[in-house]
Amino acid sequence: MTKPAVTYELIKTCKQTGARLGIVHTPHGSIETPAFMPVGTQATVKTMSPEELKEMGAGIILSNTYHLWLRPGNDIIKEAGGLHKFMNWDRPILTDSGGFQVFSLSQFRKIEEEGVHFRNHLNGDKLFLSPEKAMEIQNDLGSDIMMAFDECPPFPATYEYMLDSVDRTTRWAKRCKEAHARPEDQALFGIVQGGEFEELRKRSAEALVELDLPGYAIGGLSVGEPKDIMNRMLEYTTPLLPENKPRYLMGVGSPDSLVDGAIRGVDMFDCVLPTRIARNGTLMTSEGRLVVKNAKFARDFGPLDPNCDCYTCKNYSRAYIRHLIRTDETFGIRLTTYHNLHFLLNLMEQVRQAIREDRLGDFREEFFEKYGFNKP
Ligand SMILES: CNc1nc2c(CCc3ccc(C(F)(F)F)cc3)c3[nH]c(N)nc(=O)c3cc2[nH]1
Ligand SMILES: [Zn+2]
Repeated sequence: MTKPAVTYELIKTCKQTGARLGIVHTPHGSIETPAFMPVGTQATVKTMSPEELKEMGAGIILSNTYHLWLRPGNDIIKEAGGLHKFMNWDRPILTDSGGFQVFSLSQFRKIEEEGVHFRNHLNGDKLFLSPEKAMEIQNDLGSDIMMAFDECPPFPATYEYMLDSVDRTTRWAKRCKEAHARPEDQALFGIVQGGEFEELRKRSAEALVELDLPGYAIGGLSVGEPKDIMNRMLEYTTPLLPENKPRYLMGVGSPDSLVDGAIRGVDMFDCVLPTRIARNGTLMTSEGRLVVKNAKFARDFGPLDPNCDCYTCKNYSRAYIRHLIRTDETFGIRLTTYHNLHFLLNLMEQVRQAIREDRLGDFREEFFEKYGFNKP
């Protein structure tokens, strides 16, 4: 049995909560967990350079099979020597399998046992994606962590629909494992589905754990379900996953959800939120959300966040950034993106420190109070 490309080292479990401190080792380096992973859909974390991402402490970034397959094409990226070389990022990369993007981007689609027929969201061409095709694309991209090709059903969905979908996602995961060309270089993570139904989450988790994959994601959440359903599914599902492997909660990144996910034993998070809201000038600050275009900041020459030591907060004022965002200056989006990513990466460092000190429960109270999240 060859050594898996990705391994998880459990450092300690927080005595106050179910949170765990760990390290995910990959062929392109190691990341401390719980970790937030910036999203770089089209082989770039929008407006950020690799040097700036390293400067702010980003250990691993995400990219996407579906988008890169369409543009520029996995063949071009393969010819460039893979995604790391193509985008000049020498740390770990995780790629999603395209399943979610097909369901969220393409209104027309037909799911069959073989795979999914749908239309190119850019030009309407007919396309087909299968477990084998998704693995071929991720193999060409050369990502350190590849996600299995799954179906992320909409919320809500009936029990019958979800049962049928879970079993197909399991069969697709088996086909991904069989199609996996270089398990010594790339890790294939399974994705647990099952919606809001405990017994289907159990059915999905047990079948995927059977495949003995190097890591597992909890999928099918953060798709519009109420927060208490997400937390209930997390509480039920994480204990079903192996303690010695990473757990990735897909699509979750609001600050409160990161903390609550870590408390429930999640190791890895992604979210487009920090970069997306940055583009319209919405900032995550230690005192809560701030919309910098607001007229009240026109003569505010203080930093976006007085408790932040990032490049943006050390060198530029709310008034200046407000001006750049209102005049649609690209530099403004770079400054707000830098701050939001730094805020979430810094939040995860505080979460890791709280786990080291066995006080993540206390940290949650303090943070929710300061940030203004309503009490549970
Ligand atoms: C927003 N909520 C959400 N996002 C979800 C995602 C996408 C995660 C993702 C990965 C990479 C990128 C990239 F931009 F970096 F490329 C962007 C987003 C899911 N992905 C899969 N495969 N199964 C799921 O069941 C699932 C559930 C998800 N809920
Ligand atoms: Zn800042």
